Amino acid sequence: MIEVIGLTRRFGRSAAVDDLSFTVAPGKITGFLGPNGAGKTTTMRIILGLDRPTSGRATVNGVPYRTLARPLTHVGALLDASAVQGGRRAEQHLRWLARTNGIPSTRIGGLLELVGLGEAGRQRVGAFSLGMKQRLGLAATLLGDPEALLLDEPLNGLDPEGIRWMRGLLKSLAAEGRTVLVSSHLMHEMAVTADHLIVIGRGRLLADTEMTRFVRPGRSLEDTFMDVIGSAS
Ligand SMILES: Nc1ncnc2c1ncn2[C@@H]1O[C@H](COP(=O)(O)OP(=O)(O)OP(=O)(O)O)[C@@H](O)[C@H]1O
Repeated sequence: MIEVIGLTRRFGRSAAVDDLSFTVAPGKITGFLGPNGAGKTTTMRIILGLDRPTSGRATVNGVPYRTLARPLTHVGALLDASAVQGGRRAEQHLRWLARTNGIPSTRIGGLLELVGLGEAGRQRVGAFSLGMKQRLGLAATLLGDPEALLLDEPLNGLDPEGIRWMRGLLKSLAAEGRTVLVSSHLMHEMAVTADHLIVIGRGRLLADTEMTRFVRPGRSLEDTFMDVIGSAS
């Protein structure tokens, strides 16, 4: 379980995240929605101990991420799929990640197959398309067989087949009882993927609800999202 409690992150005089609280429950896909600059990435970075809050806190299974001894075995995170060393081969990248996190490398071949990169494992990551990097990033998140996944816009760069594949994979990971938090601007896709939604605007919580309760009768997720964002600004 991931908990964000009274989280605030200020940059100078403006608050990127403003007294935000929510819980991400296991066994379902939680969509993390908000317009550009709403504070989604900042929140995820703080959950992962990559940034410090001005006040408040975030915990994974009840403790701050920084205190986890082998974090990849608890949380798999994909924030920026392009942030990989282009000179490494895909397999080498995963091997290096496994070694530095005390994870056996036995899962690497299977994970490359799982994400559709079975044939590309020997290729250098620098030659990968964005969609291939997203697939590699997802393999990296699963290396430690974590209970929780945090994915920041993982659909960017994926083709229609890739988007459908990602949807199926996320659903099966949630069905295994994992906690899945995924941000995206693709409302049509979120409408058929997420079970629960956390919607933020200007760093503040606008909705924390089941998908079926959020979407207004006769309106699409996109329509409802625009209504909620519009009435908050
Ligand atoms: N290091 C930083 N220094 C100053 N301002 C920052 C920094 N990081 C983020 N911000 C600001 O915080 C706000 C929230 O940004 P954040 O990237 O968290 O939003 P987001 O919801 O992920 O947006 P997007 O959907 O565009 O990716 C923005 O106004 C952004 O400019």
